[in-house]
Amino acid sequence: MSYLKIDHVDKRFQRGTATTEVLKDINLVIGKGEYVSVIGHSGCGKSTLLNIIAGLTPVSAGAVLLEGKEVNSPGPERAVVFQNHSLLPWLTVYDNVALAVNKVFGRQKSKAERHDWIMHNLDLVQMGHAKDKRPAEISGGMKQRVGIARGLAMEPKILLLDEPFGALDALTRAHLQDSIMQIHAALGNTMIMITHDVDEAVLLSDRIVMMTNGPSARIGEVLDVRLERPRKRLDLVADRTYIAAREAVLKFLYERHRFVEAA
Ligand SMILES: Nc1ncnc2c1ncn2[C@@H]1O[C@H](COP(=O)(O)OP(=O)(O)OP(=O)(O)O)[C@@H](O)[C@H]1O
Repeated sequence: MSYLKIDHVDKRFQRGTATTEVLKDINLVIGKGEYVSVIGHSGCGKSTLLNIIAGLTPVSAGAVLLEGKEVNSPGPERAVVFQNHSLLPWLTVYDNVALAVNKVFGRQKSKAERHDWIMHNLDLVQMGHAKDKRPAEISGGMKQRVGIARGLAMEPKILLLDEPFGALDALTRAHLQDSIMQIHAALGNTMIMITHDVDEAVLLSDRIVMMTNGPSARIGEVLDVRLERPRKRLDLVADRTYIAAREAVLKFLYERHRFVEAA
């Protein structure tokens, strides 16, 4: 089932007279409701790929199609959650989410409906209690929760997550991973997540897209994670399918496509 299609995408960046080819012939079809992770060594082009899907970066060749329509600009149907939350510091938690909701639903929903929708999404990430706080008054994990609420509140067809838990400590990260699994189960959104964390990729994903090293990075392999849902991290520790999936990703990254630091 083709919901999102990445079709023969190349991406080159031009700096003066020098051209760097970052992505080469990326092809991927993602189904509605799928949770897909993209993993690969630093600098291979993961964020570039996500930005292309978001419509923030134009392709050099090929196309991205969502439900058959070409993507070439940002839109609320493809919400992005960044690693560094990107909340506006002078606005409260509530107003940060309201900004997105008013932009997307300003004409369709009444003021009362918009209020209910903002609170619904804050409650979904367990942040309703902190609605009047400003970003500086809440923890990193809480800021990420608000960023996720803001993304979800736009009712996107696809939620794009760019290392959403990368800056968090291990325990906070685990809590947020559990939350995102619950949200995915409840809402059935299509999610595409960049991560450097092999365990995170296996725990959350239906498929893991493994990228080769750049320049001219490609999709090296795509792994199906055949673990039943709901998934519980403690149960998975000794699960054979989990262990095999983890090993396959580790082998790809550290044997077949080892990262060689530039001298
Ligand atoms: N706007 C740009 N202009 C020129 N080069 C760029 C631009 N954006 C990214 N690049 C280059 O493209 C390559 C891929 O960058 P990208 O951020 O997509 O990698 P990544 O896999 O997400 O890295 P990381 O895991 O470290 O976040 C890098 O070499 C980077 O320098």
